[in-house]
Amino acid sequence: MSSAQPLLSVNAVSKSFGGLQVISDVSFDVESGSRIALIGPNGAGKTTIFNLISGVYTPDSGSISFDGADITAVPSRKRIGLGLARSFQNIRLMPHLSVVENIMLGQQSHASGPSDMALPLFRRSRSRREAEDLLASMGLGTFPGDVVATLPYGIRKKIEVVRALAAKPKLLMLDEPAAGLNPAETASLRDFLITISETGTTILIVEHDMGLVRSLCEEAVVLNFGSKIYEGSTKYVQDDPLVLEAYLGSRHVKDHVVAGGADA
Ligand SMILES: Nc1ncnc2c1ncn2[C@@H]1O[C@H](COP(=O)(O)OP(=O)(O)OP(=O)(O)O)[C@@H](O)[C@H]1O
Repeated sequence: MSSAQPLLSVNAVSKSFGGLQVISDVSFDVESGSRIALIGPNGAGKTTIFNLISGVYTPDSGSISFDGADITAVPSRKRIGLGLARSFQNIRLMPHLSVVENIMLGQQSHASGPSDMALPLFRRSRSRREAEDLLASMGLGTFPGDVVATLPYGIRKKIEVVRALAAKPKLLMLDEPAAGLNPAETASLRDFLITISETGTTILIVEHDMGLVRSLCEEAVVLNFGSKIYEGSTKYVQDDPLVLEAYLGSRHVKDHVVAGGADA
């Protein structure tokens, strides 16, 4: 990939379900090394865009390029191998497994085929070591043996992010990672994500907490009713008339956009 090329390009993508147009002609780029927020009122189409980028859905029209290649027709599983990882809106860790075992599952999602999945013993111990090293490097080294279900929610959210990182992604997509966190946990998650970004991982985040969005991301793309209504600095997003209008009537205008949200 040439350095001038964005890491991810969403090009004039549209998607409808049962005749209902959910995404209309949306385009945006994500530059390598950046931290970009995808925001908008409830039902604006943010998760659908994530599903299109990660390959859960195929666009009706338009295309998606990643790392210099057109991935529009690439199956979801292969996109992980190309360097595109995602964590979900609701935690999908295996609660009965240990932290390190959950991270090892993230490593396996990066595996290229069946022979990688059936790990022989020596590879399993190497995977375990790598998972423990990754946890330690992210400041979670004291938790590897703990069963996930016993850990505080804020820690589990970080483990969910680390599990996505185990696939060694170029682009990390996070869907509402701060949902359910208190302000202190949100601030800690933000610092955690900045550390990850500083190691070179590009971050695309769907998030309602504007305090977190402003303090984490330089730029935002705003959707409303499936169309892009703003693309630019997070500094000015709350002053944009179209953005204000989009949030009008939603509780988020009061809680987050106009009031500016609780700064994390
Ligand atoms: N598989 C589907 N079938 C039918 N409609 C869908 C499907 N997926 C999403 N939609 C509709 O598309 C619209 C956008 O949904 P989406 O979940 O992408 O919004 P969102 O911006 O992520 O919302 P939220 O902030 O509430 O998570 C909604 O009206 C939703 O009902």
